[in-house]
Amino acid sequence: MLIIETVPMLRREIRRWRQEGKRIAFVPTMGNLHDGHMTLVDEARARADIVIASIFVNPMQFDRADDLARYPRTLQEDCEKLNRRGVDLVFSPSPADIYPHGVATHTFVDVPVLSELLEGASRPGHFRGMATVVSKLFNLVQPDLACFGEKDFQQLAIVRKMVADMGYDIDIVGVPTVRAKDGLALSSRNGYLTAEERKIAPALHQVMQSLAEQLANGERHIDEMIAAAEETLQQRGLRADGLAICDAETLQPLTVDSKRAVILMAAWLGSARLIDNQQVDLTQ
Ligand SMILES: Nc1ncnc2c1ncn2[C@@H]1O[C@H](COP(=O)(O)OP(=O)(O)OP(=O)(O)O)[C@@H](O)[C@H]1O
Ligand SMILES: CC(C)(CO)[C@@H](O)C(=O)[O-]
Ligand code: BAL
Repeated sequence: MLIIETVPMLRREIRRWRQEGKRIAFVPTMGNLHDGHMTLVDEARARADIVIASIFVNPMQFDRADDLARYPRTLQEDCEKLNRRGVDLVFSPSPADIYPHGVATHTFVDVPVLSELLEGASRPGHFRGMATVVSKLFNLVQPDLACFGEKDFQQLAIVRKMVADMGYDIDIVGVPTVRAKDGLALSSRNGYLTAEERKIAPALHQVMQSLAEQLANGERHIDEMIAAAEETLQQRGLRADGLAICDAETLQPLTVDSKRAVILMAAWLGSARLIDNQQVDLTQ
């Protein structure tokens, strides 16, 4: 497995593989890898000749300096895991490789409307930073396909829109959320939870499942459902920070024509902000 830090060396390898006619799959990450990331790698491995993963804690997508400063960086362990999983190349640039003149003056990619809603409202600038780095990584890696987790539902929707709008010839593969046995979605930020908080954390998934059951049973008093869910989370020790039930296609409020809903959950538990989501078929 090659570990490459600079753009010129990455380009050299990509050029060689493209000349050989290899099909390239790409898995972008911010590192501190867990089984969720490994599932993305397996999906990529199954669909291509060459698998490239990136590990880059992208400063442009962090709206809080403290969040960026403490984001876990575990490059060596991450590379060992990726090597065992059959990845061909890890690209782990420094911020100076990606933003040679700094973040503030760098050209950005902004997907309007979708980026401003929900998580975008809670984390100003987050999706612009995410779309910019994903766009740049797509240009550098030139993959045939790229894998993203459904855990970051709005991120996946924004990437799909960017690819469609900008004409990238890249298949975007969404991978279902990988969970711990108790239902908690795996996430690097789960590492911030104390042992006590970790026991409480599955409440997020339980409350989400209860909302999904209500929707499946035909309940449509969305505001009351959300208010009750926030209350339950509070009783269980979590502080809701953006619960929403919307149309899974548009991320706008449900209408009578909506075919699929998505329940989007975000809540603080101690110093960790946890997110999760679940889709519900409304046509049954
Ligand atoms: N539990 C999971 N199941 C499936 N995919 C996941 C899971 N967690 C993360 N991913 C996906 O892995 C990719 C890289 O995500 P990232 O490196 O930010 O990991 P993360 O664990 O989500 O970290 P964070 O705690 O910052 O949200 C993204 O496409 C993300 O959706
Ligand atoms: C897609 C991504 C790697 C871009 O920095 C990041 O947002 C993530 O890890 O989900
Ligand atoms: N997995 C989403 C990246 C972020 O929280 O910044």
